[in-house]
Amino acid sequence: MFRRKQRQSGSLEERVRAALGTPEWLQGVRVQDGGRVTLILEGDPGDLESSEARRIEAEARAMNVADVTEVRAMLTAERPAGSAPQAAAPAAHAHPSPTQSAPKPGQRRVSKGARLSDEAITQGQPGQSTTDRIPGISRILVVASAKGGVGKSTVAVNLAAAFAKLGLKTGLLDADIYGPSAPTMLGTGDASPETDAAGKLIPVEAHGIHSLSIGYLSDPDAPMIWRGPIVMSAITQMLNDAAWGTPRDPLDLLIIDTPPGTGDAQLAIAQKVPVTAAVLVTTPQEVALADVRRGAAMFAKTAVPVLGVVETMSWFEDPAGNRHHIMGEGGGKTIADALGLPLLGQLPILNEIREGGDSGKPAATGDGPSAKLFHELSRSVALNLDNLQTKAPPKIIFED
Ligand SMILES: Nc1ncnc2c1ncn2[C@@H]1O[C@H](COP(=O)(O)OP(=O)(O)OP(=O)(O)O)[C@@H](O)[C@H]1O
Repeated sequence: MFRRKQRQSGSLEERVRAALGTPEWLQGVRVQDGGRVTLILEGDPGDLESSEARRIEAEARAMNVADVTEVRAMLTAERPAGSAPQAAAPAAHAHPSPTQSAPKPGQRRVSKGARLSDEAITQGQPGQSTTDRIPGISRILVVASAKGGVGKSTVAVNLAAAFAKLGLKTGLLDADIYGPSAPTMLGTGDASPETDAAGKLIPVEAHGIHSLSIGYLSDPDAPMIWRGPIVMSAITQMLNDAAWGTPRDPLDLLIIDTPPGTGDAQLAIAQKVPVTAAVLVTTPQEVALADVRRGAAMFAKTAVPVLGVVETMSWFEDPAGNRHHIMGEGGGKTIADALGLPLLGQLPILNEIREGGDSGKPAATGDGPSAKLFHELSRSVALNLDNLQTKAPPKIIFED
C-alpha cells in the first residue's frame, strides 16, 4: 500500500531533490531541524488544478524520503507564505451539477484539485490527536471492511439513505481514497462543493444525504497520489473544515466510508477521528472472514466500539425462491459469534442493489425489497448505537 521510506546517501536536501527529480517548477528546497522540509514550487495561476496536482505529488515524494518528518509546499505564483487559506478560484470547466445550485452570496465554488487548508495539513500530521468531538456532528459511524469489493460502499451509502429517509440529518464522508464511489452511487459525479462565507466546504446534498468525497476534490485526470499524511489531511479537512452542521442544528449521524484494509490510512482514521462506533462489512467467504478479524482487532486496539457485522452478498434467490449461497454460507454469523458481536444484518445479492449503485439512486431510497432490508439494517445499527455507553445526545429513537 504505502511505499516504505528508502534509505539513501547524501544530505537530506540532496535526497529530497533527488526524489523530486529536476522539474523546472522546483524553485527551492529548505530543510530545517527535525527533518522539516519546505518546498518552493512555481505555480501557474492560470491553471490551478495542475498546480495543485504538482504540489500534492511533490509533497508526497518528499514525505517518502527517509528522515523527512514534515513537508510544506508553497506555490509561489498562487499565494505567499503565511497568508490565510483560500478556496481555489472556480475552474473554467466547473459547471453546477444537477444536485447543486449557483453559489449563494458569501459562497464560493471549490474547483476540483482544490488545495488543502494549512489547518488541515497540520491536523493531519502523525502524532496529533483530533479525537475531541466535532461541533456540529452528533455521532460518527465508520463502515469498514478489511478487504476490497465486498460491498462496503453499498452498505455505507444505503445506510445513509435509510437514515435520511427516516428524517435524520445524515452525512456521508467518502474517505475511500483508492476508489471513491459515493459520487457514482449518489449521482453526484459532477458536483464540486462550494464554500460558505467562513471558507468551510458545503457538503453536496442528494437524496437527503449531505456528502463529501475525495472524488469531488480530485481531478480524475490528476495524479492520485494520496499517501500518508496527505490522505489524512484530506480526510481531516473534509471532516473539520466542512459545514456538516452547527452546534444548534447538528448532523445526527455522519457515516464514513473508509478505504478497505487495515493499513495506515484506516488506522489513522480510527485513531484521529472521534469515531462513535464502527460496523464491519464482509461476504460469507472464509477468506473475507479472516480479514474481518483483522479489522476488529484494529478497532479494538484503538478503542473504537464495533457494533457488529454486516454480511453482504449472502445468497442469491432464483425466481422459484431457492437460495443459492454463491459466496459460502453462514460465515458472517460465525465471525460475529467468534468476535462476540451481533450479526446486524444479511443482505442478499439483489439486482436492484447493484443497479441503484450504478444509476446514482441508492436502492434504499426506493420502495423495493432492498429498501426494506436497509431500513431494518439501519434500525439494527441505531439500536446498537443507542446501547453504547459512550453515546452522545440526542438519542436516535426508532418508531415503526
Ligand atoms: N447486495 C448486493 N447485491 C448486488 N450487488 C451488490 C451488492 N452489494 C454490492 N454490490 C455490487 O458489488 C460491487 C462492489 O460493491 P462496493 O463498491 O459497495 O464494494 P466495496 O467493498 O465498497 O468496494 P471497494 O473496495 O472498491 O471500496 C458494486 O458493483 C455493487 O453495486
